[in-house]
Amino acid sequence: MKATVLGAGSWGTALANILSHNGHETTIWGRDSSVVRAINSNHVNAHYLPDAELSSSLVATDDLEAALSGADLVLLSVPSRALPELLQRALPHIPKQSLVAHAVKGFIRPDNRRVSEYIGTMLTDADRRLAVVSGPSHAEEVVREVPTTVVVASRSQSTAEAVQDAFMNAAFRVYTQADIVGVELGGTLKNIIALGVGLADGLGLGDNTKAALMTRGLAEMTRLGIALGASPLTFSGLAGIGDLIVTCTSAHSRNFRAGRLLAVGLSLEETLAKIGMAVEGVGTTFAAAQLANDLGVEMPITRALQQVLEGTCPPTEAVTNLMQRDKNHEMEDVGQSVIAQTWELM
Ligand SMILES: NC(=O)C1=CN([C@@H]2O[C@H](COP(=O)(O)OP(=O)(O)OC[C@H]3O[C@@H](n4cnc5c(N)ncnc54)[C@H](OP(=O)(O)O)[C@@H]3O)[C@@H](O)[C@H]2O)C=CC1
Ligand SMILES: O=C(CO)COP(=O)(O)O
Repeated sequence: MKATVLGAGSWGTALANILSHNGHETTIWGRDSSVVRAINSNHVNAHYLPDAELSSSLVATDDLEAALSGADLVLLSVPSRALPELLQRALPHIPKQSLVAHAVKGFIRPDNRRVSEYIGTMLTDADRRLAVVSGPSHAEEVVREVPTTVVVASRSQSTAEAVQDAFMNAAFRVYTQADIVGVELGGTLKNIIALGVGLADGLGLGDNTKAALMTRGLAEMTRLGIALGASPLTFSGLAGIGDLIVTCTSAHSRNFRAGRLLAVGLSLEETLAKIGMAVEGVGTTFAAAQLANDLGVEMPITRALQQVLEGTCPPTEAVTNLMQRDKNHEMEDVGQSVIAQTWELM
């Protein structure tokens, strides 16, 4: 297979490295010619993954048209805010029969569309060709061949399985899924909660608080997911709770680290500059809060975080506000009827 990865940041580099190691003729496109030169001559991406020696057969280029020529599989891996511009430039050169996958964990502003929804409006035959790669997978560990599991979702089973085959190896286990909406939303919404858990960590709150944020975070991720057409079961899989756990607990997570920096008093601007890489959770918090508002979905953690990011509520006050909300039933609508039945029987 001839594979082309668009985006030479942490994740694009790690995924291109897998494809190349798996024996596919792989090209990675990046806009920074110094990164391209370093990959070709030294097999290293010094800015994003300085400690990794990349496959010697991985070819890098800054020529988009040449990168896409004859590609069987095109993988888009840039931050969500960069996707519209890149796609605009890439589309005329994407071969008509190629499979198109993306590994982006964010919404496309200003309409807050899912990435596959956005790509689908422009790509011919999108239902057959389009796939999403998501799951608990930090690039820094993937390049070290730390055992990792991800999921590929597509409306087409054969496309999901073709992408699964392309990436699967002894250290990178790939599952398939049909719920493209749920897989995309799980990977996107967990970044909000990772920011929140990072904040809690930076404020010196305890493990109880972090577990509460993750669990109640998953509940509100699932609620929004259902409202947007996802299967609730997907949130108990790799793209849901799996990615939530890794992002909320790993020192590799840029979202978790950004939360910690905000808690110790850095401004949002200072925080983003210090991380120096994609922190998708920031834009996602605003996008999800807007979607929740439009759809009438309760997302208290997301709303609290939005206020912290806007600077309208200090983090400690946001925690107090969350704790002092009206009392509630844990399992909400569906759970309540089940529990009520049990209580009646007793
Ligand atoms: N890192 C990870 O472990 C994982 C990341 N993801 C997701 O992958 C996506 C990409 O993130 P990641 O690789 O980590 O981000 P990074 O910050 O590591 O890298 C971003 C890359 O995108 C490039 N880029 C930025 N703007 C543009 C543009 N307008 N046109 C072309 N290229 C551009 C950057 O180029 P330049 O250097 O020139 O600025 C850089 O190569 C995100 O949605 C992220 O959530 C998903 C799973 C794991
Ligand atoms: O999505 C990721 C791991 O699965 C990467 O998370 P961060 O963007 O927070 O580093």
